[in-house]
Amino acid sequence: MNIVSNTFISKDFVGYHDNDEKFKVFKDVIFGLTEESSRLSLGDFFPLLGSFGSRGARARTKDRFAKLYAVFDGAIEEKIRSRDSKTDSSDCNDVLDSLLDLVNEEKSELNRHDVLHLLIDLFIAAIDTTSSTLEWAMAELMHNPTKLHKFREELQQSLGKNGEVEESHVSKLPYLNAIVKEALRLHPPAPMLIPHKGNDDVELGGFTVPKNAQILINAWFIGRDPDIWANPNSFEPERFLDSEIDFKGKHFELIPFGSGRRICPGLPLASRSLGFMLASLLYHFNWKVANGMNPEDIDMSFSYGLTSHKAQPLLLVPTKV
Ligand code: HEM
Repeated sequence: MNIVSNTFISKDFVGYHDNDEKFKVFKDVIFGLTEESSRLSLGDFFPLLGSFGSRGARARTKDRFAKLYAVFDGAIEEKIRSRDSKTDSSDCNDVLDSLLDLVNEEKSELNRHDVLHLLIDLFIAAIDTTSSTLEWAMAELMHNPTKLHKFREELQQSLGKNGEVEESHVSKLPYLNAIVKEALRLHPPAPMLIPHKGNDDVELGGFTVPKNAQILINAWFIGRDPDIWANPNSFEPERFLDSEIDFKGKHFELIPFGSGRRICPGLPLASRSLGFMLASLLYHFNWKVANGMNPEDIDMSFSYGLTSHKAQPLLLVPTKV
């Protein structure tokens, strides 16, 4: 969460201690919204049923959004004051700075209210997806000790014993990149992408998709289609080592970020930060499954919904290497 909050507003949003009151509110809001959005709602898939959603869920979501608005509005206010007090603007270089630069342009069509909403949209789109993928990648590695061992070997060979993981290492670690792809193939956090609709009637594979029909693309199934993938349900990062297939929207067999004009704009940040976090977690720490559980007994079931998560959170205990 802090990687994203620092990219956007140069601030840590969460601390390492659960009892830190300032961070607790924020954590509760984000994880509450995540939990609510991951519940299956018929309205997400059948728009006509949209108004039958639970009133309790709507009230909780409204309350959480109000808290989120307050946090981000405060951050914008603080940023504007700090920019006003600076004569040199060269150290203003996060996403919020760029957005405020746009607001300040002559005849700008963007205002502070738009920036607030844009920041919140970006934040919600970024946090849940990235953290869920990281959790799945860690779960798959713990569940498959031979793959974990292979990854550790790659890290050791590339960084030595007393190194430090840096962002620039990520692109030079082929097995790590294969792990990220494999985690996203098996566990795309938005299994049906985001609902689309066409502007016109379209002929597709012998079917007519009528104008304005809601279109859901099952990226989850595409990633497990036995006609495309050998052993589709197994975690085998090796399948990507000698393969051109990437998730950048050109290979339709792997589209966890979507494709085309509405492809996820956070793809570069997500792929870099996932690689960096996984490498850091496994280079600097050894991990054990909590409560003395064996790695093979980790519950790998998932929740259904517009976004998908591990049904049971992954509980691991780190020790410093
Ligand atoms: C593992 C991480 C991520 C995954 C798997 C993911 C996946 C997706 C998917 C599937 C879509 C919809 C694409 C479509 O329906 O065609 C989407 C949209 C979007 N994502 Fe991501 N995302 C991730 C991380 C991020 C991050 C880090 C950010 C922000 C920095 C972000 C911002 C957005 C935004 C703003 C949209 C809406 C784009 C639009 O409507 O045109 N995402 N993402």
